[in-house]
Amino acid sequence: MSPDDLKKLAAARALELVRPGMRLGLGTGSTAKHFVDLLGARVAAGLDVLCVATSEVTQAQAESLGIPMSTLDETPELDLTVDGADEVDPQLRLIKGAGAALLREKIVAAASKRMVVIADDSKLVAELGRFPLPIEVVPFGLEATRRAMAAAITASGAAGELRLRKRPDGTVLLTDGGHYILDAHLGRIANPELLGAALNVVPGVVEHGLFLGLAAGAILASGDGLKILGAIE
Ligand SMILES: O=C(CO)[C@H](O)[C@H](O)COP(=O)(O)O
Repeated sequence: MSPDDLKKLAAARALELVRPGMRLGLGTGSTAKHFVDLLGARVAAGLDVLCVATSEVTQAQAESLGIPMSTLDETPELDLTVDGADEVDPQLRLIKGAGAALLREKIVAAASKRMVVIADDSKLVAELGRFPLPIEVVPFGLEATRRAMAAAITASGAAGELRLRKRPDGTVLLTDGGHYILDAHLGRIANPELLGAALNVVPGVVEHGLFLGLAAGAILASGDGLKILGAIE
C-alpha cells in the first residue's frame, strides 16, 4: 500500500466516528484532505453535519464539495475534530504545522470535545523533535522575537536552529493569519511541556506546533492495518 493509501485508510476509519447532526472541525494537510473528500461524499448522500475549517485551503475544499460550513463565532463548540499530524508520540503529544495551519488547527482542536489524529504510522515517534517544530510569530520585531525564542528554547533544555519558512519561490511564507513561521530544528524535544510553556511567554510568538493534551486518540495506518492510540470513540 502506498503512503497515500494509508492516509486514506486512516481517514476512512475516522469517518466512521461521524454521526448525523455532529459539529465537526476539519483539519489541514494531505491526510485531512482525504477525510474531507470522504465526508463530502457522505454529505452528498444526505448526511447532516456542520463543519468549521482549520485553513482557507480546507474551507475551499469543503465548500467545493457542498459541505455545510460554519465559523467558531457561530458554532463555538464542536463535537469532533479530525486532523493530521507531523509527529505523534505514545502519549498523544503532537507536532503540527507543516501545512502552516497550526494556529487555526489548535484553536479548532481546543474548541472540540474530541480531537482525533489521522496519519500513516510513519508519524509515530518515540520522542518528538526530529520533525522541525513550527512556531508562528508576528512579522513585527522578527529578529528580537527570534533571539527571545532562542533563549527560551535553551532554557527549556533544547537546542537548534530557527529557520524562517519560505515558499518555493523564495518569498517569506505568510500564514492564513498573516504571520511568519520559524521552524525550530531541534532534533529531539526531551520535555515538550517545558518547551511549550517557555515559548508561550515570548512576546511575538503567536502559537507553536506542540499540541499537548489536545488529542484524545489517533488512528495510525500501516501495511498491517490500523493502530489505535488512546480513545477515538
Ligand atoms: O499540521 C498540519 C498542517 O498545518 C498537518 O495536519 C500536518 O502537517 C500533517 O499533514 P499531512 O497529512 O499532509 O502529512
